[in-house]
Amino acid sequence: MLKIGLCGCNGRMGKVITDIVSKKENMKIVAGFDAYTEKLSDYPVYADPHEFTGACDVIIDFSNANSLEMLLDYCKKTKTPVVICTTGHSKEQLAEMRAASAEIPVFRSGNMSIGINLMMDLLRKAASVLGDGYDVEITEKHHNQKLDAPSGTALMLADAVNEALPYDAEYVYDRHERRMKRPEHEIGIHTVRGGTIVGEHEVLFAGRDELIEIRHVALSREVFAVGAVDAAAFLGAHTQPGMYDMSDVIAAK
Ligand SMILES: NC(=O)C1=CN([C@@H]2O[C@H](COP(=O)(O)OP(=O)(O)OC[C@H]3O[C@@H](n4cnc5c(N)ncnc54)[C@H](OP(=O)(O)O)[C@@H]3O)[C@@H](O)[C@H]2O)C=CC1
Ligand SMILES: O=C(O)C1=N[C@H](C(=O)O)C[C@H](O)C1
Repeated sequence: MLKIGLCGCNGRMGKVITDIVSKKENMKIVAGFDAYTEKLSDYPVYADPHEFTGACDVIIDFSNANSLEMLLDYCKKTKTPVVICTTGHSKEQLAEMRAASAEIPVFRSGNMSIGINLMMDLLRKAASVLGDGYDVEITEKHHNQKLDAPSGTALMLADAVNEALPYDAEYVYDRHERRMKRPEHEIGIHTVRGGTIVGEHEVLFAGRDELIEIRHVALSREVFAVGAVDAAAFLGAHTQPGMYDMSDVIAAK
């Protein structure tokens, strides 16, 4: 039985994870951690994981970037592997994750869906074939409650394109103050927020007289939750310290 701790348990994603895990026989949520500590499910909820005196095999985190330090401190002290799905971390926080991965398994992905992870492969292929001469513009759309912009996924997609380009692109997030033609070797990243959009990402390669668009639309939060639960099961079986991502889970299937 995989014992899961769930950080951000009372949030939108926390509720979907709780629902999916409740239907599984081989895993169980033993504790929740959330800024809002009301007990909404059958497990106890703590503001700080250090208050939890039991043990979990893995923690899934869908909370807020502010929770990272507390979470990593607890995971390092208790040698608990962690699946970080939260987005909006600073460069310093990303470095803290890498440092922690010398001691514990740290899984991180800005998007847990299989579709986005396949899209990253397609983008690497497109960028390596198209190379120079095609302008790359990424547009992401999310619900009006989302705190961070651009989305973690948009940054992941930009990195996938950038890795395969023959040059190191500059990421440009906003053009409204610019009064110049579009320079080469940029990746434009654009954010839309509205209503209840679950998550849409589109990458445009715009060349001379030719457009290639690769688009992913999440129609429900389940696509992320299923991936996160798969990642938790993967870390339950891979206890070696290190950084992991969805490509490891897909390769192990
Ligand atoms: N990687 C992926 O595939 C996906 C990632 N995400 C990311 O997951 C995160 C959560 O998304 P979502 O569920 O929609 O957001 P919500 O705001 O609905 O949920 C976040 C929960 O975390 C709680 N929280 C806030 N601060 C802390 C803290 N310091 N410690 C513990 N809990 C805390 C919030 O409490 P309160 O409301 O009281 O502040 C809230 O209950 C976001 O960063 C989002 O971008 C979302 C979907 C998919
Ligand atoms: O906040 C969300 O909702 C989502 N966040 C992730 C991101 O920042 O990319 C993933 C998904 O698109 C939903």
